[in-house]
Amino acid sequence: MTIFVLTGAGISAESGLGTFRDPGGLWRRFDPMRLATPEAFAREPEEVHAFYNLRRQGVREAAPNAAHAALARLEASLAARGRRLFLCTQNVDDLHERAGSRTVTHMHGELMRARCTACGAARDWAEPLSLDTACPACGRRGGMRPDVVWFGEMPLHLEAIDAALDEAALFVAIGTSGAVYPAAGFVARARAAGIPTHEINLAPSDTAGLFDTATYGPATRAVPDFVE
Ligand SMILES: CC(C)NC(=O)[C@H](Cc1c[nH]c2ccccc12)NC(=O)[C@H](CCCC/N=C(/NCCC(=O)O)S[C@H]1O[C@H](COP(=O)(O)OP(=O)(O)OC[C@H]2O[C@@H](n3cnc4c(N)ncnc43)[C@H](O)[C@@H]2O)[C@@H](O)[C@H]1O)NC(=O)OCc1ccccc1
Repeated sequence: MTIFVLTGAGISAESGLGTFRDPGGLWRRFDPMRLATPEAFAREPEEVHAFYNLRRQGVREAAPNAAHAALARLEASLAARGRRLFLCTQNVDDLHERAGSRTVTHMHGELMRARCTACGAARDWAEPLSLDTACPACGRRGGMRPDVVWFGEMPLHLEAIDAALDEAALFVAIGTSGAVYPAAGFVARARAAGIPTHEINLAPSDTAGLFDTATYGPATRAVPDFVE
């Protein structure tokens, strides 16, 4: 038996990492088409590096919160009973792992990793990136980019996500507005397969109407309550 949990920026909000679409959110202050697309990186690489270096610094200074910790506990308690938690996140931070989650599927990539656009090598990366950064694998400069999925790019691990959705006994979305696809389409897919769906969020999301049940409140309270 698998429980499928999808998380978004809302689960990391109380760790001090801003969300995207809330008042003061990242996409309210910065234009995603100028910073989070392959075209933007080709046009203004240093501007894109500055944006992601700032966010990488923010992630290093942040700490996991009670909602991340509760999901790590849920993973362990399900495993102890021969069951599985499939934790799929849209977040590029590493707070799930730092809270103790063993298996996290980052469908939009990871900010604490970098990839070379010349040779494709990808690795853990905590330092700032710039056009001068040389790829440790091929030595070429100027091709290193944050290992995240930009708008217009194919999300990661879609086959594993599809397979987990097929066998899920419950679908739970936590801290996501349901504004970005294909992630925003998962609840409709689960519903169509007759899988019970539950939303945990500060306020109803764009897809709230597709959930059977919901809990509204801050994740650090609502997620531990749900797990216990
Ligand atoms: C804007 C939107 C309309 N555009 C898209 O969806 C596009 C285009 C598109 C594709 N299909 C479509 C169909 C219809 C329309 C458009 C499309 N999608 C793509 O380009 C995707 C790639 C999208 C990925 C882009 N990269 C990100 N991030 C990484 C980089 C980076 O981080 O810089 S997206 C980024 O924004 C999204 C933000 O959403 P949320 O996480 O939900 O955050 P948000 O701020 O919106 O909401 C926060 C929520 O938390 C709540 N909250 C706040 N505080 C708390 C709190 N304390 N407690 C609890 N909840 C809280 C709030 O109430 C709120 O509801 C996340 O996915 C996040 O990863 N690629 C693709 O489609 O490839 C082809 C394809 C198609 C089909 C199948 C295969 C391939």
